[in-house]
Amino acid sequence: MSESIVQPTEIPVIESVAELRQHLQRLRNQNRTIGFVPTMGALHDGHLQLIKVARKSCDVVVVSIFVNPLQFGPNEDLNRYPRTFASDVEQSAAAGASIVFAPTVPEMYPDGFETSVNLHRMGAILEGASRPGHFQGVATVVMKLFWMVLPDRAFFGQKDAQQVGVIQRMSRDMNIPIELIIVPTVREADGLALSSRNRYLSPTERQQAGILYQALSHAAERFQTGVTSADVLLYEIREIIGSVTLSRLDYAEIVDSQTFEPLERVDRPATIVLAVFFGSTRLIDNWLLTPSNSEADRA
Ligand SMILES: Nc1ncnc2c1ncn2[C@@H]1O[C@H](COP(=O)(O)OP(=O)(O)OP(=O)(O)O)[C@@H](O)[C@H]1O
Ligand SMILES: CC(C)(CO)[C@@H](O)C(=O)[O-]
Ligand code: BAL
Repeated sequence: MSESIVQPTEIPVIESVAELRQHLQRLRNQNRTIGFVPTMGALHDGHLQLIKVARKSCDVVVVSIFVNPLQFGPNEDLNRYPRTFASDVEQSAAAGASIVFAPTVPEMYPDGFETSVNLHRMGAILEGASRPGHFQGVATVVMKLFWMVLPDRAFFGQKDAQQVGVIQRMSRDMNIPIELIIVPTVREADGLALSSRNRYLSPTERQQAGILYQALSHAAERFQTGVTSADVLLYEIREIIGSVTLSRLDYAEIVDSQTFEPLERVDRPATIVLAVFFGSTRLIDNWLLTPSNSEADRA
């Protein structure tokens, strides 16, 4: 073979929990720090950014690829969720992953499996209200993956803001000794957050989908100029989202960044959370609002 052809970096792809544990224990015995990036595959630059960030602070980076049936509702896109396994492994390796863990469904949920992790309040609002059972599925699989990988650090994207809140709360409530690192949202040139589901959009829907970013960045600018009323900010967000013909707002809220409870006024660290349909494709996005100390003091 010609020397000029660059070979893709080969990394182990492990399917069984027992093999993963053995492999990682050897590395842990050599005092290597382990970073963990859980994904559902169909990797894009958002995922690759998580892997690159993980690689900077950890000796070993484990990427899991598992389309978790527990977090999909009965009418959701589990069956059509994009699957691009071979290219996922190649891209993970190129971004700095050391191991891909890709369990089968029976490996993850053997016959008789019946335990789940449930966040009673935070798991039931916003995304949890629109997707009943979703966060129970996410929390359960993340808890299982944490026990399988036993990482020092785990990396999640800010794009899924409520997922971050749920995993932070679960980790605190259950005393999980894993450092959680949250990586800022990676966006397309027009501001659309990268998501595996963007590929479902028709060309016109894709063109209009930049409206989420426009609405969020408009609200962030208004907040910077002193508007702290959630009603005012949300009214303007809804107007902007409604200005494109194909959008259908699922929800827009301004919530406390830790509890995800709705706020009337942005007087503490807050998150604007949005879910918008384009046809049957549901996109989510969010923006963090941080009041200056003086505003927080006045609250
Ligand atoms: N644009 C992005 N920027 C940063 N992180 C991201 C981005 N998109 C996804 N992630 C993160 O990658 C991890 C795996 O996410 P997942 O596999 O569900 O990808 P996704 O593109 O968000 O897919 P989906 O279409 O299901 O929302 C999560 O921690 C998620 O927050
Ligand atoms: C964290 C996760 C991998 C659990 O299935 C999933 O919810 C995701 O990809 O964000
Ligand atoms: N990115 C979160 C996974 C999901 O939408 O199911």
